[in-house]
Order: sequence, then C-alpha cells, then structure tokens
Amino acid sequence: MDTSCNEYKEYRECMDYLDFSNISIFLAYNVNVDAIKYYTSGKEIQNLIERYGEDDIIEKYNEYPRKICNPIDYIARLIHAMANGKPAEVPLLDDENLNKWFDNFKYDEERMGGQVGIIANLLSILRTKKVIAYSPILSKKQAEMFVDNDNLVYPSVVDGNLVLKKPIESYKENDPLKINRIFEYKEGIEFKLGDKHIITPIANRFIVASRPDKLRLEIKEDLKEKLPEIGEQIDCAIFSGYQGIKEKYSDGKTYEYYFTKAEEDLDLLRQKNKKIKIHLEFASIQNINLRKNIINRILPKMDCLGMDETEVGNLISTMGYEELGQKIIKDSKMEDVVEASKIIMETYPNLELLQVHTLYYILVMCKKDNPLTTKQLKKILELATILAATKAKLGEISKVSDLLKGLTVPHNKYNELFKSIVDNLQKEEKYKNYKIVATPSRLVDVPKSTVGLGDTISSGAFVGYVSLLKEANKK
Ligand SMILES: Nc1ncnc2c1ncn2[C@@H]1O[C@H](COP(=O)(O)OP(=O)(O)O)[C@@H](O)[C@H]1O
Ligand SMILES: O=P(O)(O)OC[C@H]1O[C@](O)(CO)[C@@H](O)[C@@H]1O
Ligand SMILES: [Mg+2]
Repeated sequence: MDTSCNEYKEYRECMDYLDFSNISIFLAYNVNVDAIKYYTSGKEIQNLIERYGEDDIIEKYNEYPRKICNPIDYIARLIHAMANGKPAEVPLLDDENLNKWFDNFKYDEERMGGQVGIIANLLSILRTKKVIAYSPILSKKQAEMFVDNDNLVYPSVVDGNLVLKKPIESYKENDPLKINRIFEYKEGIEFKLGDKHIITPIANRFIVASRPDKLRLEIKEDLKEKLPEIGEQIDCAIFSGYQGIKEKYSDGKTYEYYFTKAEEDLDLLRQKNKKIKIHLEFASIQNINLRKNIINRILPKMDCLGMDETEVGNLISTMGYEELGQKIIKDSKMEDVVEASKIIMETYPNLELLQVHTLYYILVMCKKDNPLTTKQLKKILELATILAATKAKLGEISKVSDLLKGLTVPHNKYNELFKSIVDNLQKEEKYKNYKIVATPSRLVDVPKSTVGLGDTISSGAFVGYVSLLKEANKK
C-alpha cells in the first residue's frame, strides 16, 4: 500500500500506530451466519407473552432453562436477558420443528457470525499480514461472507499438501450452513411479565446458538497433521467455539472425544514453533459440565484469555468462588473483576495476559515482568475501544477509515473513576506482582448492534499485544 497516501496516514492514526502487518495468525473453530432481529418495542415481547401464556412463561423464567427446547424456554430466557441487560447465549435443541419455529421470525439482516468469522474479517481489514481462518464446515454462502482480501485464507489439503486459498475458492458444495439467531434489543424497551414491569437497562444481544448434531468441533484428520506446518508460519492463534461441543452425539461420540481432539490440536500447532501465543476467546457456556472441561482441559494450554463480564463471573463461580462470581455478574465492579482475574492467573500460571471486557470498561492483567509497559498495554486497549465503538456505530467495520467514526465516540463518563480505582488497586500489596491496565469503553448511545463487539475487542487487543511483543523482542 502506498504509505504516502492520506488513507495510510489515517490508518496509522486510527490504529494508534499499532502495526498488524507484521503478524500472521491462525483462527479456529466457529463460523456461522448470524440472522439478526432487532426488537424495538415492548409490544413484540408482550405479544409473545400473550400468545404462549404468561403463567407458563413466569414458571419457566424462574426455572432458568440452560437449553432452548421449546418456544417458552426461548421467551423466558430472552426476557431474563432483557430484564438484566446482560449478554447471553443459550444453545438450541437440534430439532426440525423448533428450527422451523425460529425460521418464522422476520429477521432484519444476515451477517458473518461466529468468533472466527467475525475476527477473520476484522483482522483482514486491519491489514494483518496473514489470517488463516479454519472452520470444520464451509458452505458457499458462508464463504461469501468472508472479506475477499489476499491476506485472508482457508487451509485445505490437496494431494497431501497444505493449501491456503481464499474462502471463496475453498468452499465445499455439500457442507451444511450453521445459522444462529441473534435478538438485539435497544435500551428502554418496556413490557410486563406478571407483576414485573421490565425496562431494558441497556442495549444488548441474546444469542440462540444452533447445535446441529452433524457439526463437530474438530480439525479434520488430513488437515490436523498439517497443524505443525501451520504453526511454523504464524505468530499467534485465537481458538474459540468450544461452547459448541455437545455432551453426546447421535453416533455415540461424546464431549470426551472432542475435548481430547481439541487438546491434540493445540499441542500439534505448537509442535514446531514454541513461540506462538494462543488466545482463548470465551463465550457463555450454559452447560456446567462442558464449562468445567473447557476450564480443566483447554485453559491450561492457553497463553491469553478474553471474556466478558458474564463469562468471567461464570468462570470464577465454576472455579469455586460462587459469591464473587455472582457479584461480578450482577455489578461487574472493577475491584471484583480484578480479584477474579488474579485468582485465574494464579490458578493458571500459563496465562500471560487476561482480558476482560465489560460494558463500561475493558481491562487487561499481566505479570509485573511482562515485557510490555503499562503505556503499551493502554495503547492496545485504546485500539480495542475504537474498534468496538466503530462496530457498535456502523454494525460492521468494512474499511480502515471506518475507524475514524469510532474515534469520534468519547470514552464513557466513568473515565476518572476508573483511573482512580486502577491506581488504588495497583498500590495494593496483593497486586504487587501484576500490571493492571483499564480503559473506559467508548459507549455508543444507540448502537446499530452489539453482537460480536467482544470478539472485536479481544482480537484487536490480542493481536496488538503480539505485535508489540514481537517489536520488543527484536530490540
Ligand atoms: N453500545 C456500545 N458501544 C460500545 N461498546 C459496547 C457497546 N455495548 C457493548 N459494548 C462492548 O462490547 C462488549 C460486548 O462483549 P461480548 O458480550 O463478549 O460480545 P460478543 O460475545 O457478542 O462479541 C462489552 O463488554 C462492551 O465492552
Ligand atoms: O457458540 P456458537 O454457536 O459458536 O456462536 C457464537 C456466537 O458468538 C458470536 O461469535 C459473538 O461472539 C456470534 O457471532 C455467534 O452467533
Ligand atoms: Mg464474547
């Protein structure tokens, strides 16, 4: 690219002079189509309540189903999420009639979805040197949702050789398409459920995540043996989608089988290149047993971890700190999130960087001896907030100059408060071995959509981190 042109200068400014063009990254596993419906009035919710019976919905609301097996499960969990304004994702029973029921909604738009899909497009647009994006399935329609750039490729094996070609040149005619339904709601939507008068406190999204039996979370055998070769040509990787593993499958396989394969994938990627940094992007995992497997079998193999406030609350609860977890899910106070982050980093000494993104702030925690300075960590967080604000405002980031829009969104009003909290925390004896850096989010008042903002934040910050590390190691 011509470095003299204005666009390049704007790019450097938007990127806060972070340079992704020195980074090659591998992404796996989850790509899907997000069918997005915007709830803009309480009337739509009221109609669902009247149609499916208020009493049954109230009963189900209190039951808190962790899987959607019928319309009432959906309505109850949707209302629970809207009442709390918290991000939520609930798996959908793999049932034809239930899928048809969800197909009857009128969706407003379809968009690239899945952590891999969203992150691949973002990093490609941010001029990352090479983005190798893998998903077990790649239909034509899904392939068409990837940006068509030379730096974004899909790995295949042809005549025994690793081949990296654009997704649109790699799709498989008969591969299935995975669709998630995303229900975005604005702040201030009002409706009643029994004696509850609900007003959505903030704009957020409720994800109904399909879990088709035929979709297995794995790297297919022929490509699996090429992972060491892929590992040699990358600086880092982001793994996500483990929440899509099911306890049991129609062919008798169980989560045990897929977690074992997932552990092998990570070991194979590192086999010939011990320097790569691997980030785990969490997601909401309703099934406690699966959550435990991710924590006990996947997390110990990671270098970096990214979560939102609900996920860090659930993680620390599952680690045995139930009270702290519930407090975080309820209030997301920085003091509690930092306390949980320290527990996680002490329990998993393999983690060198932990990122938590919440509505009002994004923070990173790393060990005191991390080569990056607080100023550099602040820089990657600033980029992350610009990316999130841009995507929140526009719905999509389709070119670098879009970031100028995110730059115009101010940090939220708690800026000074967070600065003083972080300063006080950093002075505490118990955090003397850690660096704690936070920045207030650039909150968009009326976001176009919120799905994928966390993936955007985490991946921008993580690649920024790896890029600065690479520069530091050169010195
Ligand atoms: N209106 C908004 N403007 C800017 N950033 C937002 C807005 N709403 C949410 N965010 C940011 O996006 C993050 C959402 O992350 P997450 O729930 O992980 O989303 P996803 O998993 O869909 O990517 C929040 O933690 C917050 O930092
Ligand atoms: O759990 P799944 O089915 O992989 O879906 C992940 C969901 O999370 C997102 O990636 C947002 O983080 C959505 O785009 C997607 O629908
Ligand atoms: Mg997320």
